Amino acid sequence: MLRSLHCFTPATYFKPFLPIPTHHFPRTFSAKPITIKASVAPSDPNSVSDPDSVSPQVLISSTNGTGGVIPSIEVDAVTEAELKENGFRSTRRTKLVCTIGPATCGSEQLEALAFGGMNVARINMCHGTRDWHKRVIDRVRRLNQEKGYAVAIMMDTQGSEIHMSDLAGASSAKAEDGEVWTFTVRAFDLPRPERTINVSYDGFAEDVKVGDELLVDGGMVRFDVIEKIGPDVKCRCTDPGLLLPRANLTFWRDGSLVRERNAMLPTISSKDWLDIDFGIAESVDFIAISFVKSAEVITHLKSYIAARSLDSDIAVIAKIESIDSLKNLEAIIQASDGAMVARGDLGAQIPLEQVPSAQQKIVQVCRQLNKPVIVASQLLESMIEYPTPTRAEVADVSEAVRQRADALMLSGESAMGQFPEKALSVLRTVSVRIERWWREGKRHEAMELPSVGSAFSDRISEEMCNSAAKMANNLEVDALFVYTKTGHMASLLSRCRPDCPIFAFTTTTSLRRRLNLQWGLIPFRLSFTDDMETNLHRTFSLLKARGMIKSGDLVIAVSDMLQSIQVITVP
Ligand SMILES: Nc1ncnc2c1ncn2[C@@H]1O[C@H](COP(=O)(O)OP(=O)(O)OP(=O)(O)O)[C@@H](O)[C@H]1O
Ligand SMILES: CC(=O)C(=O)O
Ligand SMILES: [K+]
Ligand SMILES: [Mg+2]
Repeated sequence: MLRSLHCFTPATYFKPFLPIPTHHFPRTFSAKPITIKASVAPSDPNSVSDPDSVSPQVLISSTNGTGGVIPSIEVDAVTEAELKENGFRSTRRTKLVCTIGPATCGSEQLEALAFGGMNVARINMCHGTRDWHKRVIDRVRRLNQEKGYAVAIMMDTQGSEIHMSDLAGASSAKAEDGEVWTFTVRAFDLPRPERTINVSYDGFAEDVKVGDELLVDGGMVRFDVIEKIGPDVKCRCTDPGLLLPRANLTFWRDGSLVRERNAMLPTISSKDWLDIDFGIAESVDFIAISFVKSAEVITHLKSYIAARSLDSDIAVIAKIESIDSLKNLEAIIQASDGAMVARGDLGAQIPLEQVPSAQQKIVQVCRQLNKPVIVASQLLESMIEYPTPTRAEVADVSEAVRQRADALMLSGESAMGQFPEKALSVLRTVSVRIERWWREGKRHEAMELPSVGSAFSDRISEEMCNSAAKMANNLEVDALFVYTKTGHMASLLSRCRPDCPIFAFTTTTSLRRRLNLQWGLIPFRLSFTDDMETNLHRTFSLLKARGMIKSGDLVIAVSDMLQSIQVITVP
């Protein structure tokens, strides 16, 4: 019934010269030739019988023959429901990140977001107390355990750029046109004196000059600096608006961002290090680093994390939101486990009209270097107050989906807006619609996907994934299956952005959560062996028992233990 093709890799000949990274390939590489197995449906008249392969019937009986002890498989509840309802093809590929804040920190609200498709919950260390963050993390964890979700947690550091204080508990302060406000590093007694704002950076008064323009949150409110008196800087409001707690401050001189001593501030402040320790202790899944300037800080943080958390499962996301991060883009992304296009602060550091091309560039570089990328900030800003987005916002979300970013992020919309679930549902429906439009139009862009690994065995994995994805598109298969212990093969498949969803089977719950940030991956936890036949039998029967696949579905399976590609009809 089955036909097997054995191709021996030339790597066998090169073996003595090859440094094989054992972390990717626990098995001796040369011992295993690449195997491409094609097994066709039982009814295919051209199929030939192969005693080495297992017929569909045997697949089922072998699993049934385990004495009824069927090993479990874990997948998140939303994906399972979506798959059962709509089948393989219509699952959402773009992942969704929600910033959690006062509007969404309750257990019920978190569950509503998880149910609505939140893949990652982000907590922003600029806001809220340690206790508050801990409670949110605990609630998300409980939700995962009790209700079968796999929501990952991302901790986002404050960074040491200049920002305002927390307004002594007020939720906002209104600055009117022409009013004179004082920005100061001087401590004052509560209540906050009228029209006075504390600034986080000690060198503020020295660095600014009379005549500078002061921008709050990248221009939501603007002031002109009119006078300096010791630590106090008097500013006249020229563009009125709401000052929000801990809003970012930048100052501009002659049309350019002023980068004096403030440019020397460390990327990771002492508060950030404490927050990072907290994140490590809580085993968060991602730490996003604000205002990254160079690759060194990422490398340093990664070794800090590795030294403190033995299984070191925390991925480091570089936030691209400064001029320096754009200058060192490739090196920063190469050093990181992913990146965020943090358009809020980025738009305060470069002219707004340059933000869209910067976004496109960052998304492209991430895809080439095989790192997940999140597009963030103001995607649905008007939905903080209104139940429907503007047409322009929908177009912006569509563009990010069309660029095939891994994930989209809600900020204020979910943290403190009035319609968090509605905003999430807009991201979801727009993503699914644009993805379908893309598939139906067969708009496979010919993006050059350069090799990312240096070892020959890594290059084999890449070629295999590129080929498997291409085969999946050409054969119009229903799903790609990938069995991966490190997640690397899963992300290589995701990078190809194939037409069908990618079922990623992995052995640990933490890796399953982390894969949840990557485009098109449906992560499952499953214990599996190096024997692909057994893995496939077991997976088919488990998934069939749960109604997630059915007989006749066509699947391509790849694995990073045994470098193989198999084409199989589900028995
Ligand atoms: N934990 C929180 N507690 C209170 N308000 C929050 C919290 N998280 C977010 N918010 C509110 O939601 C807004 C948007 O959230 P977001 O995380 O984008 O903050 P931000 O300060 O604008 O971004 P960033 O610091 O990452 O550049 C914040 O300005 C704040 O008003
Ligand atoms: C998300 C974020 O940090 C920004 O947009 O600035
Ligand atoms: K932040
Ligand atoms: Mg920012």
